[in-house]
Amino acid sequence: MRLDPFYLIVDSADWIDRLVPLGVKLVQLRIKDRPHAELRAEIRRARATCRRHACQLIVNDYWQLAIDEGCDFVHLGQEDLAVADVAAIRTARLKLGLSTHDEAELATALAAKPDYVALGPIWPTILKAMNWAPQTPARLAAWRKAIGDVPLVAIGGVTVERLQQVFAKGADSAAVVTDITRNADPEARTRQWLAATRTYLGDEAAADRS
Ligand SMILES: Cc1ncc(COP(=O)(O)OP(=O)(O)O)c(N)n1
Ligand SMILES: Cc1ncsc1CCOP(=O)(O)O
Ligand SMILES: [Mg+2]
Repeated sequence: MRLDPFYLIVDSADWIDRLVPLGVKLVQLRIKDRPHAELRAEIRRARATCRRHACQLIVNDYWQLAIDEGCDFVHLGQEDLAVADVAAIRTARLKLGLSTHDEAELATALAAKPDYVALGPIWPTILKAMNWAPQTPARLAAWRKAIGDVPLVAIGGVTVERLQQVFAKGADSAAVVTDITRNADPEARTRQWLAATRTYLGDEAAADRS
């Protein structure tokens, strides 16, 4: 499986409605602390928009809702993974992306046969408090070597200006939140991301984006 090199992460279906039509092909819905019914409604709306625009939707944390709503991809952190029913996720044929921060977590993640592994934060992030020091781009190269051809996602502090560094170290996809959502013009910034990641697309994905 090949991941689009531009991996947008947002916290609402409104953001998805706003940015996915610009040409985004890989988006994560990452919502925290909302009632179950609202989460379901957000996931349902996000899924409908993503379907219309041939964009792959990844649901963060809420794997059961993702199954129930007919989504096809979930992202789990290590704490999420520890309490998730991975067999149920697989039986429902969902793909699975996993967070990693150190070698022990990487071993745990690889044992679950993920569809991608994420490493972060590569640089400091302002999105959330992290218990991990920045990994640095050099660590992506170590992950690349360790995981063979499992797709590798770089996350944390990634900006358009830093993209070259993550791809040069072997990342397949660069995940981003605040460089877009806290930009004064999120649509313009999204277009910059689309243009800057274009050179890292395979032929098939390039055709999908056009
Ligand atoms: C692509 C990607 N990588 C890492 C994370 C972080 O997941 P997690 O550690 O479970 O933390 P929360 O995002 O749930 O706060 C992610 N969401 N996406
Ligand atoms: C959720 C998450 N996990 C590791 S870093 C991070 C935040 C990424 O946000 P930003 O792209 O704004 O640094
Ligand atoms: Mg999580």
